[in-house]
Amino acid sequence: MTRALLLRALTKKKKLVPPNAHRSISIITNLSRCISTLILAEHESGSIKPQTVSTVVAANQLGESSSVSLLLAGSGSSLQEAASQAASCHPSVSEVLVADSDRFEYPLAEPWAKLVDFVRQQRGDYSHILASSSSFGKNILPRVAALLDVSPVTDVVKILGPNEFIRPIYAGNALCRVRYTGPGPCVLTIRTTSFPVTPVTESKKATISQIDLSNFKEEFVSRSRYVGQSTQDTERPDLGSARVVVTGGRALKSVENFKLIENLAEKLGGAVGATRAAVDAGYVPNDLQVGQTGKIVAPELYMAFGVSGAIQHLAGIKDSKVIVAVNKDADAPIFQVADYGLVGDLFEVIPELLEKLPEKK
Ligand SMILES: Cc1cc2nc3c(=O)[nH]c(=O)nc-3n(C[C@H](O)[C@H](O)[C@H](O)COP(=O)(O)OP(=O)(O)OC[C@H]3O[C@@H](n4cnc5c(N)ncnc54)[C@H](O)[C@@H]3O)c2cc1C
Repeated sequence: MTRALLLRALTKKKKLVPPNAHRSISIITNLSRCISTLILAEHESGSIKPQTVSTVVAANQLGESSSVSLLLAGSGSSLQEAASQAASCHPSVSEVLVADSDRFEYPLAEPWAKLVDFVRQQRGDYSHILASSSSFGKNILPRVAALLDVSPVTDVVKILGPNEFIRPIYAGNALCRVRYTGPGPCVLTIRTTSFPVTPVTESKKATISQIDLSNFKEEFVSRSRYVGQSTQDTERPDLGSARVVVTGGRALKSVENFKLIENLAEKLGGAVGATRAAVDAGYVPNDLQVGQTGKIVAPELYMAFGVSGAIQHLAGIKDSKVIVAVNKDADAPIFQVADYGLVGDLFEVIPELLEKLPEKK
C-alpha cells in the first residue's frame, strides 16, 4: 500500500469500517428458570463506566426473562450521581443498589467481595454475578467466588445460554466452550469488547435502593489499606473504549520519540497504546500496554507503528475493526492481521501523517 493510499484511507475513516463490523451474536438458550443477575458496577466522577453498560448487554444474553441489578459502592455525592445515571443507563436494568459508606471510598477487593456476599444474603439469591474483565472485576470476582465456594468463569466473550460460555485460552489462539455445572451463583467476568453497546431508543429508569449497612461488620474491611492511585492524562479517551488507538512499539527507541505516537493520537482524537517491549523499555507507563497481559482493545481504527505483531500483542487487538500497520520489515507478522499495511520507516511516515491529516475538529 502506498503512503498516499494510506493517507486517503485515514482521511475517510468512516469508509474503513466494513459493513458487517458490528457483528450480531446469536444466542442459543434453553432457559427454564428465571435469571437474576447482580452486576458489580464501576463508576468514576459521578458517571457509570462504559464497560459496566457492556456487562449489562452481556447479562441480557443470559436469558429472556432476566432481571438485572447493578451494585454501586462508594461514598458521597458522586456515588449518588453515578447511581442516578446507572438507573437509566440501559432499559434492562431493573434495580440499582447503592452501598454508601466511607469503607467503599476506594475499590479495595476485600471489602467489595464481602459486600457482594452481604448483598446476596440480604437481597436473595442471584443466579449470576457479573463484572467486567477490567482490573476492578479481575481483582474482586475471584474473591467473591472463593467466598461463595464456586468456580468463576473468566473472560467470557460469548454467551450461549445461562450456563454455557465461550472464553479465549492460549493467549486468544483458541476458544474454549465452557459449561458451568457447579452450584449457584454462576460467577462471570465479561470481556466487554465482545459485547458492544448498541443505541437503544427505549428509556426507562430503574429503582434506586440504598443498602442498609448497619450489619456490615467492620472487620470485613480491615485486611487491606488504600495507598494511592495515579491517573494518567485524563484528556485522552480511555484506552479500553477508545474509537481510535495509536500504538507504538520498541522501534520508537525513546520517551522523546514516543511523543510522535502521542501527537498522532491527539490529532486523531484517539488513545495511546504501547507494546510490552515499549513499556519495559520505559517509554510509557504500563497502563498503556495492549495485549495478553495488558489492555484488550476493540477500536474502530487500530494503528500500530514499529510493532512486530507478537501473538501476545495480537491477543489484545483482534477485535479491532480496522488494523493499520507501519513496519519497515515486510515480513513482520503484524502484516498478517493488518487490513492496511505500509512497509516504511515510522520516523518518516508519522511526520508525514501529522502534516497531511486534517486538524481534529
Ligand atoms: C507471557 C507473556 C506475555 C506478554 N504480554 C504482552 C502484552 O500484553 N503485550 C505486548 O505487546 N507484548 C507482550 N509480550 C511480549 C511479546 O512477546 C513481544 O515481545 C512484544 O510484543 C514485542 O514488542 P514490539 O513489537 O514493540 O518489539 P519487537 O518485537 O522488537 O518489534 C519491533 C518492530 O519494529 C520494527 N521497526 C524497527 N524500526 C522501525 C522503524 N524505524 N519503522 C518501522 N518499523 C520499525 C521492526 O521491524 C520490528 O518488527 C508478552 C510476552 C510474554 C512471554
